[in-house]
Amino acid sequence: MRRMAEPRFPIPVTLLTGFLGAGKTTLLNHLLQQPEMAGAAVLINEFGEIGLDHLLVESLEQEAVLLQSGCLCCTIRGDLAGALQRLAERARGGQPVNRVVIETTGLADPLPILQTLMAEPAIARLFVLDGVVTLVDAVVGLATLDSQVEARRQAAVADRLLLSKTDLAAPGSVAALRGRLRALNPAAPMLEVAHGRADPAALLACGPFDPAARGEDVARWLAELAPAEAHPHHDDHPHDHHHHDGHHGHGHHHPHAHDPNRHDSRIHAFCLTYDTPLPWEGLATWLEMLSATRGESVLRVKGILDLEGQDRPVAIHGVQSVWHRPTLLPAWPPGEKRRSRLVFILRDLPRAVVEEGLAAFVEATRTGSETAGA
Ligand SMILES: Nc1nc2c(ncn2[C@@H]2O[C@H](COP(=O)(O)OP(=O)(O)OP(=O)(O)O)[C@@H](O)[C@H]2O)c(=O)[nH]1
Repeated sequence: MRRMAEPRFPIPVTLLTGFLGAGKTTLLNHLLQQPEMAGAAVLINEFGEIGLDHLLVESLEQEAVLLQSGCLCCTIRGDLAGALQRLAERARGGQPVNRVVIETTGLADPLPILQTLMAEPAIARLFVLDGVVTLVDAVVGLATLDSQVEARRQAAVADRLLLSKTDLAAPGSVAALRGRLRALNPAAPMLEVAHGRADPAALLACGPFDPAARGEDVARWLAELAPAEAHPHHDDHPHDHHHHDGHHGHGHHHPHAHDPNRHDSRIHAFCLTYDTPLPWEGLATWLEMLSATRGESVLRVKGILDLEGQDRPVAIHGVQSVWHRPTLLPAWPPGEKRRSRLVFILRDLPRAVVEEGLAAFVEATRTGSETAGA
């Protein structure tokens, strides 16, 4: 009889972060195919009510666990602790859980997660933070670091800084981005990674996380999150944004009912679904127009599409003004209804503008549409 594997605690945890569309899922897909990642469990947190990443992550031995709570600043910590406890149970029951990878939403402030991992006694006994891996998009990363405090915090806490999409970026802009990242995080090694093809050896075992080595900012941010302490107001705190639903200056123990689809009140996420196949032409034309005219508002578009004349699902990715090449996925996931889903994360752009514009273009170009070309 085969003996059950002896669970080994603490289980190493890699925190994979980086702003919206930086390439986290792409990297994860590559890593999960490597032998070093055998027995890895994946926890995915997405912004907004409907996540697609768990469908986009391929080749998982075990199901990815989607943490549905949306806004990490508010509700994730309980969810994350619960999901980790269940993984520990799984390990005790004899299933291999050799490591955990947490993929955060691009809008996540990584600090509350680090705090949960390191400071909650029940979790810190069973898990050890193995490293923070932060992806930075070489095309839009510099602008994002300027405009989004979450992106700066993600870079500042990193043990490894990974530059994605250098194949698409102008060489001069990569040098400028490197300089900016170096100023935010003097210690972390910087690696260029094309299409997520990183060597696991360069990313794993880069802990234990030492806040002191991260410089003053990170140590202070963590101290601000410590339970039962007052949270001094600080200008560089993402949730002190004056548009955050009027809860100016709140810490992380806010009692308010929080709408997970709203981060600050200018950014919102929603998902459009279509049960009949969509015409590519109308959809693509309209999406391109949207980024051309409102690019600064389109933080992220992500879709799994059921297209007219196509048996397999098609994945599309828009990251700010950049559209990546659509990809054919191998098959519709078993148990998932065949239909199109498009997730939008927008700043200062109402849902109705997107929904109505899209409907008009889709209707006009649908196969058999009598109005097409009229
Ligand atoms: N050309 C190029 N495209 C890349 C590279 N890395 C990722 N991409 C593309 O960037 C798009 C977004 O990648 P994802 O892996 O979904 O990004 P993400 O960080 O998981 O996105 P969110 O979960 O929405 O934050 C996809 O179309 C990828 O194929 C790269 O190195 N080069």
